[in-house]
Amino acid sequence: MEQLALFAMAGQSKGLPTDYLEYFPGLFTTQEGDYFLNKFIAETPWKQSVQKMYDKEVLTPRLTAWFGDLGTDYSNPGLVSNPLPWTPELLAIKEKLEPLSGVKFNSVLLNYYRDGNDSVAWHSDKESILGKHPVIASVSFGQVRSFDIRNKADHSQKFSVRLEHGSFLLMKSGLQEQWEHRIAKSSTPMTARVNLTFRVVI
Ligand SMILES: O=C(O)CCC(=O)C(=O)O
Ligand SMILES: [Fe+2]
Repeated sequence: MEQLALFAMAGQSKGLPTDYLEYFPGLFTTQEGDYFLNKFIAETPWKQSVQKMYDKEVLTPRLTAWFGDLGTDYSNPGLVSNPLPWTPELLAIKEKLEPLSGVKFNSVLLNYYRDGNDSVAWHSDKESILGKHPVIASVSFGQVRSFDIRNKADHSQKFSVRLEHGSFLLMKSGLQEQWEHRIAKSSTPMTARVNLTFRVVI
């Protein structure tokens, strides 16, 4: 965890509840980020899943893919099923994140936001298979998008972090209990973004 101090930046992370969330731009160089972005877009077996919205079934407004340790018990249907095996790129990123996160991850969810119409609605990642206080390490490549967080009990407590190309966002234990997050749709034109959230499935 100490290494995180090396990356500590003022700027937009000011005011963030850093007990819960820390932002580190430039964990990957622009060239590394370009390489990963293009590789993930081209070679990931993306799926668009269906989600329930009230009574209706709608297509999730982004593409997703799960990768992870094949030995893990992914018995919670609908959330994590049949993870794809780790690729060399995902393993390299995972190994870079683990010492910074203080956690060994066994799975990663990839999200592909094709343009400004793709999004993820307010939620917290609190599924039981993630344990009570999950640490989630998030890496972003491509289009800068705003990651909004708000306090569940008081929506006026709200922050936004611009997740830049090659950046790392550490969601610490406790965040998911008290805060929810989203990537809102954008009315200005946006290019592709791939986000990776490394998780521990228990
Ligand atoms: O795309 C992002 O930055 C966040 C994705 C997210 O919240 C999730 O997959 O649970
Ligand atoms: Fe999330």
